[in-house]
Amino acid sequence: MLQVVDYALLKPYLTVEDVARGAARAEELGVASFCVNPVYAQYVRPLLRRVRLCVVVDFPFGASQTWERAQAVSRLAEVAEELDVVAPIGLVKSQRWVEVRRDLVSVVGAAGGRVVKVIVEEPYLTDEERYRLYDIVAEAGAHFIKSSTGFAEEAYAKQLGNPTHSTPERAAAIARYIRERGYRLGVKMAGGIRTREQARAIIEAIGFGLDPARVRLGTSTPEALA
Ligand SMILES: O=C[C@H](O)COP(=O)(O)O
Repeated sequence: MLQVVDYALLKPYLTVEDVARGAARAEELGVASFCVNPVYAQYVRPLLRRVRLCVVVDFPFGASQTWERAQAVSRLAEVAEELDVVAPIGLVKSQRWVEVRRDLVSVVGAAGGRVVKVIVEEPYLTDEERYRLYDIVAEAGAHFIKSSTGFAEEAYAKQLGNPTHSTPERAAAIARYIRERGYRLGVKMAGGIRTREQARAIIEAIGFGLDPARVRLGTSTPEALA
């Protein structure tokens, strides 16, 4: 299962040494990618051989302007194989769909063919918003829908009746939508994935097998899934 795991160390208080140790562990485990904040990219790059370097962009709020986001993606695409970019959540909540599309088209285009996973932040979305955003993610040419940053605020999510952790039900709903629309998108579930049983249930719910081009699980505790 580790071949579809993105090992994420994204807490803001981690030291360079903490993240470097994580990179070594990622190599030992043979995960799909090692996912870090941009500030660590230069330190981690030389430590990864078989594991892809994934860098998050405009994390965790998606609140920067499009030009900043596209510029960051363009620069980080020079060092990382994969980019996990937070959707412009505020524009999504404002229903400014033309601007959301313009943003994601610009961001995906700036990646120059690198793998782009768009973090839709499921805990903050209504059904109407999430399915509209999935369509835009597909139209923009991204490679994955990523469910969450793993840092969503519990109180707001609760108001919408959404969990902040990953569930097989949400995984199945995303995968079903992708199939129904015929989108060539992968599904990455992230946030609160802590046990092998939970991971297995999510992978089964997605139904794309163990193909790392179509399925990923983002977690800060990969050993628990080994
Ligand atoms: O993939 C990104 C998430 O931050 C995973 O974090 P978590 O496993 O600590 O919930």
